[in-house]
Amino acid sequence: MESDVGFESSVWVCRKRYRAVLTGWHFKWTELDKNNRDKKTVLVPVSEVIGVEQGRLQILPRKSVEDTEKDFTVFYVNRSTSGGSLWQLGRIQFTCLSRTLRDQWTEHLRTALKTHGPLRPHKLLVFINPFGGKKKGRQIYHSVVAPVFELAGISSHVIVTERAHQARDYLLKKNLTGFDGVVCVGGDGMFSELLHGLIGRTQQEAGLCENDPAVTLQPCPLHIGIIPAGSTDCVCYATVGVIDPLTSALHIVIGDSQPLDVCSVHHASAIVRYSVSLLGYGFYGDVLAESEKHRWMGPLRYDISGSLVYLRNRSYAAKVEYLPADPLLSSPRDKTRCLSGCRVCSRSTERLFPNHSDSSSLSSSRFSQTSTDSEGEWVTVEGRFRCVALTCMSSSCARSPLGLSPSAHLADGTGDLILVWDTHPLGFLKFLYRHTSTEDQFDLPFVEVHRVKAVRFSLPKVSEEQKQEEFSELRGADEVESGYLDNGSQQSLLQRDTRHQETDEQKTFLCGLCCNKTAASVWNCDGEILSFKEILCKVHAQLVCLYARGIEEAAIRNCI
Ligand SMILES: Nc1ncnc2c1ncn2[C@@H]1O[C@H](COP(=O)(O)OP(=O)(O)OP(=O)(O)O)[C@@H](O)[C@H]1O
Repeated sequence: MESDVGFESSVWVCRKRYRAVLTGWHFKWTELDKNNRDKKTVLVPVSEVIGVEQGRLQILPRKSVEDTEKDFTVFYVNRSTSGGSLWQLGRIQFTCLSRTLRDQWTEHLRTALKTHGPLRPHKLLVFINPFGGKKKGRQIYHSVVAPVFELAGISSHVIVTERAHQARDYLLKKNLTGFDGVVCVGGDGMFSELLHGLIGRTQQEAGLCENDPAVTLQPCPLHIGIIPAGSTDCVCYATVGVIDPLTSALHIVIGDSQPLDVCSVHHASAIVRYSVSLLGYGFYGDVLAESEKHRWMGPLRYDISGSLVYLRNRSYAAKVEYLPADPLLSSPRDKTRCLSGCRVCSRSTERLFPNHSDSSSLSSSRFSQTSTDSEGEWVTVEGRFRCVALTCMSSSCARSPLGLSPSAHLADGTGDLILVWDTHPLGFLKFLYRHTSTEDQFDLPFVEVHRVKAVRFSLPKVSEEQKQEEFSELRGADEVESGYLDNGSQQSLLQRDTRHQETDEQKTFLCGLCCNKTAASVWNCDGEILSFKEILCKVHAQLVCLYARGIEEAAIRNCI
């Protein structure tokens, strides 16, 4: 509701007379003609004003300051005229009749910013991966992001990483008091480090065991911001709608908040990883495994590997069990899209966190709501699959604007399970191709999609004879460590699993391109290969919050 209390006066912009008006929620300025009639109005929500400074100021591409008496400069979110989700830094310089009036304007605007931006961060912890993507993380941060943070009065503690997992370890161990959020400048790998660090830290502090899939995890109190500077920036694309460092920085500054479901992946009663975008077995795992061999090719490696893996024409035997979500709430084929202010996600928030204003009761209310055992029956399917995928979001990207599952939701506490049964190569090509167009990839007889809360994946039982054969192959290998066959520790599980992968590769080499009966694939978990094949996945509703607002509607019209 618009408040009547506000501030209003004549101001001048480039010698033209304007009327500037600040009401409760909006700041607007209207150009007046010679007869004092309105010509053109610009209206900006106060929540999208980035900063107000006295004098004439410019910060991008370079900083310049002119300390004049009667001027003030307002910076705000300016949406790209071509539509889409691209945001620019709008800037306007006003001249007042007196210095007193100028001071009043800056004071009123700054007060309004405080009132209408309760989630705006004051202090941020920033991790820059200097080697991500095109190795421009540092430059992007210092030339684009830091000036915007400074303008908005945000103080940042910046760490340029020197090794992989440094950001995750820092979040797990160091003092995070005083920080409102954590920002990564990098790609999906860096985001994943922040995700693991923050979730781990939050559960440690809450005394919760991450290994037990039945436990309802505690949502992370710190927000995550992503400044895209990687070679894959899928999470940024799916939550902001565009890969642009300035747009992401502006979302952070205004304290946008987008909750995100997270899938925990378990093996043998231990947590293995967390995933937000793609957890894929079969084709998706094979492409990642193949692309790792060709890292030197850069992003091109994914196209080359995709073609090679497609030509291998493989399918894999598997048993998939899933716990369906309530079909009355939403469906992966209901043709809705999860856009900014999504109703399905909002209804889920009310359903999942009925007492969300009372933080002490948050975890207990979530536990009863999301407890998988009390809701529904597990469904089992078994057979040969081209691929099995679970995604907690649409996983849209520049290549596939509607994504793996176009109607998936960011924050409804569910994931979409996609099962692609074994089929002829042209059928599978059609399925893959449809990801790049607007045609429905689920409208094929060999494809199923289910909205789920949990998934269990196992390999079919092998006969004693097959086991013996595999055992001999493994024993015959040259470098078997003495503890390798011991059961128990994660380390021995990891070693054993790696050995299995090697055996599979040897078999593939012998069979050549024509063979499609390789024993097992690998899991691609948000771009990382998992060490285990038999896994249990559980979707945790809104476990983390991003400085984002989801894809705005205009952007989606542009890409359809
Ligand atoms: N200083 C560092 N040296 C080496 N590796 C690092 C460093 N900092 C972060 N990393 C690791 O680099 C990986 C990739 O980083 P990031 O996601 O930022 O870039 P990317 O180019 O998108 O990655 P990818 O190579 O997966 O496409 C991350 O998983 C992270 O753990």
